[in-house]
Amino acid sequence: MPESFPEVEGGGSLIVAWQIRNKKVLVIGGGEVAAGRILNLLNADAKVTLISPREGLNPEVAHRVERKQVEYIDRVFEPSDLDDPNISMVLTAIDDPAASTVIWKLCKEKRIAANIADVPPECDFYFGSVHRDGPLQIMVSTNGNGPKMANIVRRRIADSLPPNIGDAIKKVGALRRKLRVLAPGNDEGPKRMQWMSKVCLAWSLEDLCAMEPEDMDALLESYGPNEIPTFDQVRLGEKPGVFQFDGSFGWYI
Ligand SMILES: C[C@@]1(CC(=O)O)C2=NC(=C\c3[nH]c(c(CCC(=O)O)c3CC(=O)O)Cc3[nH]c(c(CC(=O)O)c3CCC(=O)O)/C=C3\N/C(=C\2)[C@@H](CCC(=O)O)[C@]3(C)CC(=O)O)/[C@H]1CCC(=O)O
Ligand SMILES: NC(=O)c1ccc[n+]([C@@H]2O[C@H](COP(=O)([O-])OP(=O)(O)OC[C@H]3O[C@@H](n4cnc5c(N)ncnc54)[C@H](O)[C@@H]3O)[C@@H](O)[C@H]2O)c1
Repeated sequence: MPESFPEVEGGGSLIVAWQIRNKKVLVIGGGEVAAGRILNLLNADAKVTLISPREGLNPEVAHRVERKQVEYIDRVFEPSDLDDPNISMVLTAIDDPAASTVIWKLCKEKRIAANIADVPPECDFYFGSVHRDGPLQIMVSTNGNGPKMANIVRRRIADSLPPNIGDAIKKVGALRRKLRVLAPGNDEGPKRMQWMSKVCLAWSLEDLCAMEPEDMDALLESYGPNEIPTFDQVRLGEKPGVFQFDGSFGWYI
């Protein structure tokens, strides 16, 4: 049998989860669009510097400035704003297309990744519509075809998710960190990954959400023998695969 591999379907975007934590991002313009971008950046722990005249600030952006959630420069953009070599990303959200294009060209000269809101040819990356539930983030992109459609699809996806999915993922994260302490070696990698996948498949979201640190410790005892007990077995201190006498002899009289 010849092996079959996925067909390439060009024309998409490379969707990645950019680790912008503690990195400097310049936001130029402080209107409604900037408000959304700034929230996304702060949610990703970026260090945001905002350049925008105070009189044009949207109330949400003014609130971020007041609370010192962003570093603030009260004036229009100047080319020297791009001199800092630590700038990882530039976002513009200004109502001045000519100024936007100047900023885009300067960013390209300096090889800084940039998004010029509403000008797709002047974007190294697009934004998307994002659903967030704790550690879970889902981004929908229509690749420039229909931003409003991205919003509609994102809401539809979010409505279809179990309400506790974010909590379940948080618990799985805690379990994985404990597992890495218990079995740290690189040579353990394949066994670790296989065991974690099996736990995620075997346990319901409700089980995962209900998992407390002591349950995790009990569950991890099954890692050595490479077994997956049920949630009830973990809670009752039972071993998987071992017959536990329940007093019924398996039938009722
Ligand atoms: C997803 C979202 C994220 C965000 O901005 O954070 C986002 N736009 C959002 C909303 C939105 N934007 C527009 C409308 C009016 C209705 C409509 O046109 O549909 C609405 C709806 C609204 O306001 O409700 C107008 C618009 N936007 C762009 C153009 C230019 C063009 O198409 O040429 C025009 C037309 C201007 C004109 O016609 O004159 C361009 C881009 N907008 C993108 C992202 C990138 C592609 C994303 C994708 O295709 O998936 C891209 C390419 C570049 C970028 O900006 O990154 C956010 C929704 C977040 C949410 O609600 O969840
Ligand atoms: N992609 C999207 O999601 C989307 C959606 C709607 C609008 N837009 C576009 O994004 C842009 C911004 O929209 P908005 O609603 O936030 O506009 P806005 O008018 O509310 O805000 C513009 C901001 O830019 C500031 N500004 C203008 N020139 C500046 C300069 N040279 N330097 C620094 N700051 C400057 C203004 O003071 C103001 O704070 C517009 O071009 C709009 O068409 C994009």
